[in-house]
Parts: sequence; C-alpha cells; structure tokens
Amino acid sequence: MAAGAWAPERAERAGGRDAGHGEEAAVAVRGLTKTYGGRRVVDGVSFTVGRGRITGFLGPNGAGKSTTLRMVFGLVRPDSGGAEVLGRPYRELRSPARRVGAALEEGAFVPGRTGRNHLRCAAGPAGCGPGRVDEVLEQVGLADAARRRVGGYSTGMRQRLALATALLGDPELLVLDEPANGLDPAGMLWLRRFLRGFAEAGGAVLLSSHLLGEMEQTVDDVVLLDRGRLVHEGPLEGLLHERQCVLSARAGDRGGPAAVAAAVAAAGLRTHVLPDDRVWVGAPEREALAALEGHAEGSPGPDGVRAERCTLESAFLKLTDDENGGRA
Ligand SMILES: Nc1ncnc2c1ncn2[C@@H]1O[C@H](COP(=O)(O)OP(=O)(O)OP(=O)(O)O)[C@@H](O)[C@H]1O
Repeated sequence: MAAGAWAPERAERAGGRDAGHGEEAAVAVRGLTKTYGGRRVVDGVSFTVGRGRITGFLGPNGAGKSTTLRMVFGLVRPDSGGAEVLGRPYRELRSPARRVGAALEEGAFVPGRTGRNHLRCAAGPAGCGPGRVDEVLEQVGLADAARRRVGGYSTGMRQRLALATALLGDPELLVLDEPANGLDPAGMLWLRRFLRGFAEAGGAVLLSSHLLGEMEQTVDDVVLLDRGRLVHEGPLEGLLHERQCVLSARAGDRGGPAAVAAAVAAAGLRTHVLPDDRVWVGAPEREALAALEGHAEGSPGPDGVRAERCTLESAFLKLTDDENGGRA
C-alpha cells in the first residue's frame, strides 16, 4: 500500500476489524512527517495498530521506524501529521504508564541491582504497588532469578526483565523493539506464546524487529516502512498470499537469476530478482516452473530450479527493493 493521505474510513475499518467491537485502534498514525537536515526521514506515514492483534513494525535500517515511534510517543515533534494512542495524543493520556508499556531501547539496567530491585524502582513511576513486581516476575519466568544481580543475567534474562518492566502498569498496549534479540529458540517460543496470550486477552502489541523468520511466526499484521515511506500495511496473509513464489537456481547452473527471471517473464509472469539472487514470481510455484518448461532455446529450463512459497523475508526484500526496479 502506498503512503498516502490519512483516510479515516480505513482507520475505522481497521479499528472495527481489529478490535471486533468498533473500538478505536490502539494506535492511529496519520500523515506523520519528519525532516532532518533537509532529508525527509519519515514521509507522510499513516497506519493503525489494532487491539487484540500483534503488529510487526518492519523496515530496513534507517527506514524511519524509531523516528516514527518517537513521534507517536511525543518524544520528537513531527513537522506535520499526528498520532493517537488509545484514542488520544500520547501526551494527553491520563496515567500513560498504566496504559502503555514500552521497551524501546536496550534495557538500561544498573548491574549491581537485583531483578526484583530493578522492578521495585520502576514500579513507582509505572503507578503500581510493589505487589505487582512479583506478578510480572512470575509472568516472564524470572521469579527464580529475582534475587540475582542483573549484571549476571544472560541476554535472554535481560530481555525478560525489560518485558517485565513494560508490563508493570498492566498496559493495554505493548511496544517492543527487538524483544527476541539474543533469545534462544525456547525463549523465542516462550515470547511468541506470551505475546499471543497478551493479544488474545485484548491487548495490542506493536513489535519492531529485523528477525523476519521470527516475525513471520508471531505477527498478525505488518506495517512496512522503507526510506521513510509506508510500503505495506495489512494482515500478514495478504503479504504472503498464494499467488507468488520464489525461485532459486542452483549455483553454477546456466543463466543465473537474471536469465531465470527473463525466461519466466517471457511467459507473461511478473518477476523480480531479489537482492539475495533469488527470483520472486507473481504466480504460484507450479505456474512459475511451468513457465520454465516451455523455455526458448538457450534459456534456462526448470532443471535445477527450486520453487518455494514466498516468506516474509522474500516479501520484505521485494518490497524494499522495488524502487530499484530489481535486476530482472
Ligand atoms: N536526531 C536525528 N538527527 C538527524 N538524523 C536523524 C535523527 N534521528 C534519526 N535520523 C536519521 O533518520 C533516518 C531514520 O532513522 P531511524 O532511527 O528512525 O530508522 P530505523 O528504521 O529505526 O532504523 P534501525 O532499524 O537501524 O533502527 C536515519 O537516516 C537516521 O540517521
């Protein structure tokens, strides 16, 4: 979806779809724009984050994700546009720490403090009593490590502590930046299940990450930025629909990706050579391989070409490479 003007009817639809009760979206961003040093680093970005859903906020390095989040949460003033969090501009929310839990930067912990003491210190500003500390320790699976110093925590334990800190106020909206970084496979599975439970209980999750394989297994909706612009907003299934696939040619095979793409394109199918040298095709696997069957003399045939479904990573590479027109 191209970046465009704020469309209230879309927000209503998204809110209705996501919330299921016609409630407002958890986050509604409209036309946010920010220029630094004469360069538009965020350019007319609009999207919504639904309640009861997990939304992946994706984009290459420097796409403008952090700047957008800073504007949403009132830390940076937009040049134009605005955002509402739980129905109001963030700065106008009453008791924001009880409604929004965020872990945006790598957790800043005092190494000599225990996990429990870190949370006790954070509990006051989050507007909750010390009783909540043990609850969140339990929720994130850190109860047994509560008396240990944070300096001795593993990366995964620090991630859990950052999440526990965000949960202190029992928020309706969780905003997490790279929460899966450094988690082992069991930790990732645990996080995925935790976030799903949070969303199923009606909460909204906005999740920023470069771990696309993990995001594919976690999110319901995707908001994708590239060079300051919104390039996709919608359910994950819409991005990974069946009428597309990815072809990879065995290394050393005749032709290489550009020739494979040209042969498929000659059959009238849309193609795009991805930066990882695989070929995106706007057709299901069977059709893409069939297009190679009838190849002209000198063009690559289907032998040695593998067709796979399109993953979030392939879709991401295609969408964020579109401006270059690919190399097909
Ligand atoms: N305070 C600032 N002054 C000048 N330029 C900035 C400032 N903040 C961000 N930028 C620039 O804006 C662009 C977008 O940065 P931003 O941090 O929002 O991207 P991002 O999508 O969060 O990237 P990453 O995935 O690497 O964290 C970058 O080119 C960055 O250098």
